[in-house]
Amino acid sequence: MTGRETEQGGRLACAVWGVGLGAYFVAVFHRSSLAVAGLLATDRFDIGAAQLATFTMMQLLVYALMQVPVGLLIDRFGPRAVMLTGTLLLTAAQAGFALAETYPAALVARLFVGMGDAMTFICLLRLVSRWFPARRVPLITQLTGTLGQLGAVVAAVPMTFALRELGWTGAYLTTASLGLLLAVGLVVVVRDSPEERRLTGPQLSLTAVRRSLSASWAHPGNRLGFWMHFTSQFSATTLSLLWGYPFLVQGEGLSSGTAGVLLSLIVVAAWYSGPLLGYLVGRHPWHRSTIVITIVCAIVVVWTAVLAWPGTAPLWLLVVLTQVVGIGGPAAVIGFDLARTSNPAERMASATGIINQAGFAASLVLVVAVGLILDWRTPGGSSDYTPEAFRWAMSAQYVLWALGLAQIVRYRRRARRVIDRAGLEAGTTVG
Ligand SMILES: N[C@@H](Cc1c[nH]cn1)C(=O)NCC(=O)O
Repeated sequence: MTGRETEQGGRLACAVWGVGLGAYFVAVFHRSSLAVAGLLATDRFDIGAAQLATFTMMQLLVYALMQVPVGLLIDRFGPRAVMLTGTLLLTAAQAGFALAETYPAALVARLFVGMGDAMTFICLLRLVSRWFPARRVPLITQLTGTLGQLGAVVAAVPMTFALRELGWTGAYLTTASLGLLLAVGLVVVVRDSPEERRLTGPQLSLTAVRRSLSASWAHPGNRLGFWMHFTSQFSATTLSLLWGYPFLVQGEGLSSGTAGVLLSLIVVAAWYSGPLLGYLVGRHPWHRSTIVITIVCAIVVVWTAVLAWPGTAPLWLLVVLTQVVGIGGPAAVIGFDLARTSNPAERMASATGIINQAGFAASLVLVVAVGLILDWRTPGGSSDYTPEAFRWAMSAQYVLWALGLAQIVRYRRRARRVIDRAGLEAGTTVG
């Protein structure tokens, strides 16, 4: 292979990124593919709303728990090997979900979907940081998140069509087979770095793992990234994966069609804000936390207006809500840039895993808290939740925002003390 082909940011870099992006797109597709199959799932497995929600909670839990182990595996075996394993696992898990006929079998399949999904995004970030010049990494990282999220949109419309035309087993088996194509692409095209097809790190001993994780956790840059990810994305994830639809229909009195459109607008916000934030972070890396604090404050202000509005909030305000909440997804991605500039290469993936678990752990806490508060504020164990019950339940977010913002302010001060501003702005700070 010539030097020109293997240079950072060249044609091969784009090909590696393209195949990795395909794998992430399919992972997001599988992650979201249950959203439109909820009614079919309740019939097929003879389950109620709580058991259906358990699928989502299980996926979030496994995804969050897997982040650190996956990061360590990437540092040890390289992103290509881990991504290939994740893609094959996702394919097998979706095939298992297609064939499952009982609720426990489906739950186990969903658990493995969460596991395969967890192995995709941080591998791709590791490839991006090796294949692209430092200055372009924030933008490419944001484009990765933005384009990958399209998988959620495709999971809505074509999946509804596939379920209608092919039935449960046919639709899930067909979409699972996409993974086989991607596995071939990963084997043939992806290399861990421009220099090496396979880049491995030192063997994983308990002492080495403990030392590496403690070093990452001790660095205030990683802690800042963790809290940035924690604080920015839980609102969007909770609305998109579970509570958005009931909140808009039962809490805000919208029709199901309008609620569906508003939920899609959350993804639209990520499309335009992701590249813009990537560009801003590339040009002003010193102000990464300021950008995130501003976005989180905007989310808090708009949610407060919606929750404080007498009666139901006007449609225009709910549209604004989808936009600020949607920008939270790309804002969380800024946290990964802290991992890039706060760790040596051999610790980068595990540090990214630590950061990536934050937003998903916060989302899981919120998903459960909203469910518990709704049940508490609704008499007689009914699921006819009132607007008042939703006001209480959605207010649980203030606890997470307060904690997250306080930690961002705290670690931003500490991180700024140890980060070399000139090196960061010149693009030379790594680790
Ligand atoms: N914040 C998200 C990704 C994102 C980008 N734009 C909107 N959302 C994130 O952390 N992603 C990890 C993943 O596995 O999707």
